Amino acid sequence: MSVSIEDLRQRARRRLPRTVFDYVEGASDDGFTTAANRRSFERYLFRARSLVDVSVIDHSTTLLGERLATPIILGPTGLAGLLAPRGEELAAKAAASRGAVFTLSTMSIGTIEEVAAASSAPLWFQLYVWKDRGVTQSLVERAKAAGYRALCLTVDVPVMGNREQDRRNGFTVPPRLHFSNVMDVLRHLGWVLRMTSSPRATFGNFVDHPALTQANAVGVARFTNSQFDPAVTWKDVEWLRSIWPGPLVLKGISCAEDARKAVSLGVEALVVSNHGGRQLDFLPAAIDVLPEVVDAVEGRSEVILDGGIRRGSDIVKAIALGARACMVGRPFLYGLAANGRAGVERALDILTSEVDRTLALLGCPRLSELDRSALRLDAPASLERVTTSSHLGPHALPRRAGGTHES
Ligand SMILES: Cc1cc2nc3c(=O)[nH]c(=O)nc-3n(C[C@H](O)[C@H](O)[C@H](O)COP(=O)(O)O)c2cc1C
Ligand SMILES: CCCCC(=O)C(=O)O
Repeated sequence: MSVSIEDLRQRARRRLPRTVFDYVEGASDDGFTTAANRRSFERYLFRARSLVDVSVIDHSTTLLGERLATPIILGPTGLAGLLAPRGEELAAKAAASRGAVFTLSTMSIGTIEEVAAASSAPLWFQLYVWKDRGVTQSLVERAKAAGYRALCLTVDVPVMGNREQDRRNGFTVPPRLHFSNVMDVLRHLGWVLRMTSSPRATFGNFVDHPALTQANAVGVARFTNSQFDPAVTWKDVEWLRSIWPGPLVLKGISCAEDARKAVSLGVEALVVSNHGGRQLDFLPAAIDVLPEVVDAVEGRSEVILDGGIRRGSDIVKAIALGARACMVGRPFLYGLAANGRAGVERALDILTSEVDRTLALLGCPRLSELDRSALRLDAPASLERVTTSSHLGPHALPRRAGGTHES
């Protein structure tokens, strides 16, 4: 039985062909930021209060004017439908069963309409702006027509990050068999058999796109770099404002200046994110950027933290630092690969029960009442916990004996 997100990760690793698992794990360049996203949570220790009645725990939150049963949002992840047939639909159904928001990526396998029809979860649509603004506008209109509640523009992919493992693996969409991965694919025949029931193995929203129909298979970076517009600016945010009637969310904010600019344009929510360390390497950990952004927006926009969450205690720390909710990427993908819809529900349940236990032990029964007084920001180095590298993943950095993370 999987009792932690790490357990789900191990199961996902066993069940997926190496090239697909590597795509999920994918970090850019040296993997510094991916590792920092995890490691930096260890710098924030708790200040617990005792003798508080914690018999009833409330982990609900409000976001974009809606009361949400959980502060956990399933973040946008391209190609989730390669982890399980109809993967996006399964994850969106799991989100609905737990009252969580599901964010559909532009680059999903399942289409905007299929996912909306499959799930009653609050749905957000994540947008990448295509050079062809006609394509972009039609994505926005389809999301509107299908009832998505918020438009989440990702702002940290002017070009694709350097995912070296995907390049070594020759990872393509659809995934192709070649000499170097034939043994690996044969060892994962269960996945191959399961995927035969998938309606497709390419980007569902663009099945008729010439670049996809003319080629056998496309490299992800090559395809996205040829279609995504590297010239997107704040002007496009204003344009999206004019064609999207609902709330607008910007995902990938990593400094106060951009946060203030977004607020001045009336953006309703910001996602402090470094894309799980898949884009610009050597951005700081998302949790370390969060206070800067929270302080800059001064409550004029809601702030969401994304990146490195593997424990409920990570969520509690982010909320204490001023986030309204947290997005998770890999944690729910591990669940999806491990056991489909039930695996995503397991990932959500693990994190939620960890949030509840943490709140009880912290002496703060209401998530919405957390503030920075729940944390010690001056954690002495002697209290540093030594984390196993498997917990941090393949990009764990060596620790310096006796030093703090900053030294
Ligand atoms: C396999 C994978 C695909 C992703 N695809 C997208 C995407 O299409 N659009 C997007 O805005 N972010 C995408 N992301 C980034 C996630 O939304 C999120 O920022 C990141 O996974 C958070 O870090 P975590 O995995 O540590 O939770 C992707 C992440 C992963 C792992
Ligand atoms: C599959 C297209 C890009 C998805 C993405 O943004 C990522 O892999 O991080």
